[in-house]
Amino acid sequence: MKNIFEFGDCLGPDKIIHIYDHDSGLKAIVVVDNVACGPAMGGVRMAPDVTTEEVFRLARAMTLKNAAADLSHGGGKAAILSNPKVSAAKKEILMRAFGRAIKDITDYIPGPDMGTDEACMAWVREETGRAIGLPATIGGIPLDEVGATGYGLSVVADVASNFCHIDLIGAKFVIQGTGSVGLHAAKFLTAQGAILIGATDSQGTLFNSNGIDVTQLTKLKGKKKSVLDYTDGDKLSRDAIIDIPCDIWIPAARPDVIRADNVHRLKTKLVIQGANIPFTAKAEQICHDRNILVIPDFIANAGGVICGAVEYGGGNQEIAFQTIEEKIRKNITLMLENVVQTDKLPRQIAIEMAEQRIRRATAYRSKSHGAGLQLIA
Ligand SMILES: NC(=O)c1ccc[n+]([C@@H]2O[C@H](COP(=O)([O-])OP(=O)(O)OC[C@H]3O[C@@H](n4cnc5c(N)ncnc54)[C@H](O)[C@@H]3O)[C@@H](O)[C@H]2O)c1
Repeated sequence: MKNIFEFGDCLGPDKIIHIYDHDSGLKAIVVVDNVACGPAMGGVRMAPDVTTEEVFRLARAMTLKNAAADLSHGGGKAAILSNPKVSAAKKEILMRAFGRAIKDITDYIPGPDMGTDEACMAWVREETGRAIGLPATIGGIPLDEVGATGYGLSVVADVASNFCHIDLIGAKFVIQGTGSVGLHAAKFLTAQGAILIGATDSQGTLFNSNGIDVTQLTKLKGKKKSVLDYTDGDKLSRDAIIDIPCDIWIPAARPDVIRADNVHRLKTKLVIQGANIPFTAKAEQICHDRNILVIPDFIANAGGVICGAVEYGGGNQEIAFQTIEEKIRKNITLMLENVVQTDKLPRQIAIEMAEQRIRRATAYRSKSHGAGLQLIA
C-alpha cells in the first residue's frame, strides 16, 4: 500500500481515517481534505473496492469544487467498503455504524454518492446530527429529483454559448448518459430552445437530427427502458455519440470517455462536463488547441453540491435554484473572461480561482491548523 503521507501537499489532506467495527462489519475510509473555507462537504460512496487513494482524489475534487463555487465548505469524501446491493436492513446497520463512528469528526458533513441515497443520509443524520441530501419530509431537497446538477449545466450553456457564438435557440446538443444529470440537463436546455439530437445509455445511442422529445425519453427511462426503445430515430452503437456533429456535447456518464485516441472524432463547439473527469488531461488540451471550449467538471457540475449547501443552511428548493444560477453564472463568466485574456486552459484557470479562494480563507486560520498560507502562497 502507498504510504498515505505521500498524498500530502500544501492543500491537505487534513485527516485520513480508517474505520473498522467488528459488530456491524463496517469498514470505511474518511478523508477530510481541506477545511480552510469551512467544514468539509462530500458524499459517502458505497462500493467494495474503493481505495484510500481514490477517496483522497475524490475529496480533493470536492475541495476545488466547493471553493470554486464560493461555498463556506471545504472538501471531503468517504467510502464504505461494501457491496451497495446489500439488503436494506444490512445497509441501515452499516450506515448507522458509520454515523456513530464519524459523530465526532465534526468537520465532515456527509452526503449521498454512488451506492447511498437519501434514506442512508436520514440514518446517518440521526446518529450524527448532520448530513445533506435528506428526504424532503425531514427538510431535505432531493437534488436528483429536482435536477440541481442538470439545471447548473443549463446555466453554463447559457453563459458559455455567448463565448463560442452559439445561439441557444435552435442549438443542437447531445447527451452521453441519460440518468439524473443528463435528462435534467436536456429538460432545462430544451426549455431554453435548444434541440436534443442524440442520447446514449449503457445500451447504445439514439440519433434523430430533427429532435428527440425529452419528456417522452424521460418517461421511457423512468420505466427502466433503454434509449434504443424510443421509436423515432436511428439506433447506433454506444460510442457513436462521439461522432454526432452538434453545437454542444454533454458527457454525463463515466470517467475518461474522451481520450487522446478518440478526441479527434468530436465535431462540436462546446463541451459541458456533467460527469466527473469525463476527459483525460490530454484530450482537454487537444480540444483547446482545436478551439473547442471545454467547461471543466468541477465548475460545470457544481449544482448538486450548491443545492446541498443551501439545504444544510436551512434553505428551500427555490433558494437552491437561485443560488445555483447566481454562483455558476458568476463563476463561468469570470473563468471565461480569464481564458480569453490568457489563452490558458479553462481547467487551469478554474483551479487557480479555487486555490485563490482557499488561500484567502487560509489567511484567517491559525498557523496551528495545518495547511498554512505560507505553503501555498
Ligand atoms: N447526480 C448528481 O447530482 C451529480 C453531481 C455531480 C457529478 N455527477 C456525475 O455525473 C455523472 C452521471 O451521474 P448521474 O447521477 O446522472 O448517474 P446515473 O446513474 O443516474 O446515470 C448514468 C447514465 O449513464 C449511462 N451510462 C453508463 N455507462 C455508460 C457508458 N459507458 N456510455 C454511455 N452511457 C453510459 C447509464 O445508462 C445512465 O443513463 C457521474 O459521473 C456522476 O459522478 C453527478
